[in-house]
Amino acid sequence: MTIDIPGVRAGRHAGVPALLVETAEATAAVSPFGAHLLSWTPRGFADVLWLSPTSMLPPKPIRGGVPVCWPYFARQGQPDDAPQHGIARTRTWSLVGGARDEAGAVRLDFVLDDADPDLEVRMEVEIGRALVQRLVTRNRGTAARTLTQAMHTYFAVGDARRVHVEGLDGLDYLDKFDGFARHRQQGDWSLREARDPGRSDRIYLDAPGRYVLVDPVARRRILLSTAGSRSLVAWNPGEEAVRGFADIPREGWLEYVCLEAANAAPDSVELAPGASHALEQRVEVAHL
Ligand SMILES: O=P(O)(O)OC[C@H]1O[C@@H](O)[C@H](O)[C@@H](O)[C@@H]1O
Repeated sequence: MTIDIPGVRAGRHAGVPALLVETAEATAAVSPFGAHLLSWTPRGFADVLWLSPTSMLPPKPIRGGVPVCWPYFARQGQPDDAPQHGIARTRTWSLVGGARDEAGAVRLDFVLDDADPDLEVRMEVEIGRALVQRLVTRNRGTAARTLTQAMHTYFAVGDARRVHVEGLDGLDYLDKFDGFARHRQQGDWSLREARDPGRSDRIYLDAPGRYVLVDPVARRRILLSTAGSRSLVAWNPGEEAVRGFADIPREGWLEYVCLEAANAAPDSVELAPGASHALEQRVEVAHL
């Protein structure tokens, strides 16, 4: 599709071919590779998304922004040699639609049509004062399918050690750093928690879909609302495990927190033939 939406042009962002979006309220960069949102910068704020300065480039997975994990999260239900987080993040999606609404927000629609003969997947991205992303999967086959997935958002923060996340208090979570043992969250999430401080790789269960990332250093509050999701992954590798990531600088873990709107662990989606499921996230930012 040729792009003919006011405020949208083809270019590059951090070396990655991308559609560069400019609206009255925000700028953004979205790459067809992975339908990957690389940057979203509402006016008056620094970029809400973190993108690693040492990220690999396509065809390798991009580190940062909003990778799309699909049609499974991690390697759930897959053989050990399956690509982590599925193939959607390393395929080039087709831009099939887009528009600018009356308020000036821009919407771009991408489809990945050839990833699975029975599943069609679509990513709708709306750029404006709020960021809205919708990942819609349709089962066009004749058998039921099970889906797990995530929007693996890397939120840029002033200092990961000093932020906290509201909305998780009292929830149970599976801790990957503890062999997926089940624990209960007490109070807000932070890297300062008494139980295993300094790192987090957790799947929160029966999550309510409304979270606030409070960042006293960047002096802003990020509001994340999700729909079609009952799991929230909170990931920051911390000082030690980050050394295992060639595409994250040693100090890079201080600069982001991943909060991932997910369907993972028991929260898998059963898609009957002909059925669709939408995983949605909405992000807003405010000054503290
Ligand atoms: O390195 P990847 O494949 O992008 O994954 C990054 C992280 O993604 C998170 O969602 C997982 O919970 C972590 O265990 C994982 O390390």
